[in-house]
Parts: sequence; structure tokens; C-alpha cells
Amino acid sequence: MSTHPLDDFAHGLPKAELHIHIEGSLEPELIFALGQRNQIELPYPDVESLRAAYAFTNLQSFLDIYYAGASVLITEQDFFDMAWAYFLRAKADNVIHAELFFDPQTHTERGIGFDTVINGLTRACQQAREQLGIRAELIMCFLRHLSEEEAFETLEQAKPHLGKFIGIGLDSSEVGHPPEKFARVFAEARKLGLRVVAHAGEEGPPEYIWSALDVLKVERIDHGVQSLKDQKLVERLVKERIPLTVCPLSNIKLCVFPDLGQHNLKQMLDLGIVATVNSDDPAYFGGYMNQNFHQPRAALDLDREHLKQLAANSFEASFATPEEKRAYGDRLEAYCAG
Ligand code: HPA
Ligand SMILES: [Zn+2]
Repeated sequence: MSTHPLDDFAHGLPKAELHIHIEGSLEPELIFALGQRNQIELPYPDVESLRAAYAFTNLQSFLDIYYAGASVLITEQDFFDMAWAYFLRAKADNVIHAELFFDPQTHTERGIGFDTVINGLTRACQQAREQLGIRAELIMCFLRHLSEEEAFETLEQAKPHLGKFIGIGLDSSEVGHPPEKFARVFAEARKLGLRVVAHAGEEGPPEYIWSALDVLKVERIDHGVQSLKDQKLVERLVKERIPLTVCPLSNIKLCVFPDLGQHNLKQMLDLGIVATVNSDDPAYFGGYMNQNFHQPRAALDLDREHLKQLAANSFEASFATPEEKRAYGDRLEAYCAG
């Protein structure tokens, strides 16, 4: 099968991934292997029947199965193995910088220690730097279907580990759980010097994006695809260069858009929004980073400049240092010149 020349170009682009839930990188094969290692009975007889259950109608229908899949993670080694498998895939897609979301409450609720989770993930991030040349960081997410009090408890558990993660995020069921529910815990995290992001405008209305910006004071918006419904919001995103971490394949699998041809990614780029593409939960949504370039490229007829802009945006939107960003930019220019 011949590949489109622009897909070869996109494949080789150096890029940053900024919206990946590490629990969403758990492939069915690894779920079964870890289930066996930890003697956990799964409600599916084999890998094929588990994969066959990945037919989602909305965000919640996905989250139910995603939390069930994470139940096989017990030991520090399990968390390491999950993240290491992701880094090998990321390397193959020329990801050179990755900021990984993790959901501690999914695990601490089951009696797994916070330190077990973060130490396994931290070790994988270190090894990714040393062995793969990927600069990797962690962002701790609060589950928005739980209370702010529970988020505060999680922040307390995280305090002895402040050097191991760079920021906080907000994920899980969006509608009915607006950003302002977490105003105080985000304020405390900011005081601790943590970077702040939140999922907003995936299924929820543009108002949730406004409150993520104005109440939580987030530095970038995860998803944000509903922003184009609000002209004033678009003007603000463009003027303040507030990045959106868009996840095209996720949006199709969760029925946010009927098909990729109707996705608004190209419009965002043409409007001057700092949009990036990311895989979200690649084991569940059918593609890692580069598939999130190739499939929208084909469906939306993206050109070389769009693809280069997505890579440049990923570095601008990252929490890399200014020196790292300069080095990433140089690598991107060298690649595009070569
Ligand atoms: O796409 C998502 N949205 C909200 N919560 C999530 N948790 C994992 N993936 C997602
Ligand atoms: Zn997400």
C-alpha cells in the first residue's frame, strides 16, 4: 500500500503530545496480561471480545469501560509497564515531548497507594528520557464526577510528590460538572506552583470553556471543540493564544462529530487558533499520535502548512522551558528544510 506523501511528511515531523490519558493507552492485550499477572477476573473471555465492546455512543459510555480496564493495575511495575508501552509507540511516531495525564483517584478508590501510581509512572518517564530521548512529564487529573473535597484529599496525597508532576487537569464526565465546581482546589494548586489545564467543551457548552479560563485560570483547554459556537470566545482564544489540545479520532469515536469530514480542526487552524492534535485514549479510539495527523489530513484535505503548524503549535502549547522550545523549533525547521 502506498502512503500519501503528506503522511510521510507528517510521520517524520518532530512533535509534542499534550493530551494522552496514560490509562487510555492500556491495550486489550496488556489488560489481559496484567489481569493474569494479578489474578484479576475480567468480565470478557478474551482480547477480541473486549475489543469488540469498544463501541461508544458518548463520553460516558467510554468512561465506564475505561475505568473497568484500569482495574488490572495493581503494582508499581504495572504502572511502569503501561507507560513504557506508550513511550515505545510515541517514539515510533516521532513524539519528542509528552505530557501525560494520570487519574490517581481511579486507583486510590480501589485501595492502590498514590505512591505506587506515581512512582511507577515517574520511573517510566525517566527511562523515556534516558533511552528514547523523549522529554516526558506528568499532569495529575481530578475526576470531575467526584467532589471538590475528594479532589482536595488527592492534592494532599500528592504534596509529598510535588517534584514528580508539573500540573493538574480535570477530566471524566463533563456535562453537569462545570469547571467552577473545582475553583478552590485549582486556586490552591496554582499557589503550589503547578501548571493548570482542564477538559472543557468536549461535550459541554462554550460557557464551560469561559469558566475554565476565568475561574480555574487554565493555561490551555483540553478538547475545546465546542468553542467555535461562540464568536467572542474564538476571538479570545486567538488573541491570547490559548491552545486547544484537540483529539480528532476521540471526537469521532465518542460521537462529538458524525465523521472526520465534519470535524472543525481545519477551521480552527485557518482562524489562527493554536490547535494541536493528540490521541486522548489511543488504545480505545483506534490510533496513536500519527493517526491523528493522517486521518484528518485525508478527511479535511489538510496541506503541508497545516501539518507543520500543528507540530509548531504542539511545542508552543507545551510546558517545556523557553530553551527547550527553541531547540524543538530548530528541530522542526531543520526537518522541514530537509
Ligand atoms: O476524553 C476524555 N474526556 C474526559 N475524560 C476522559 N478521561 C479519559 N479520556 C477522557
Ligand atoms: Zn481527554
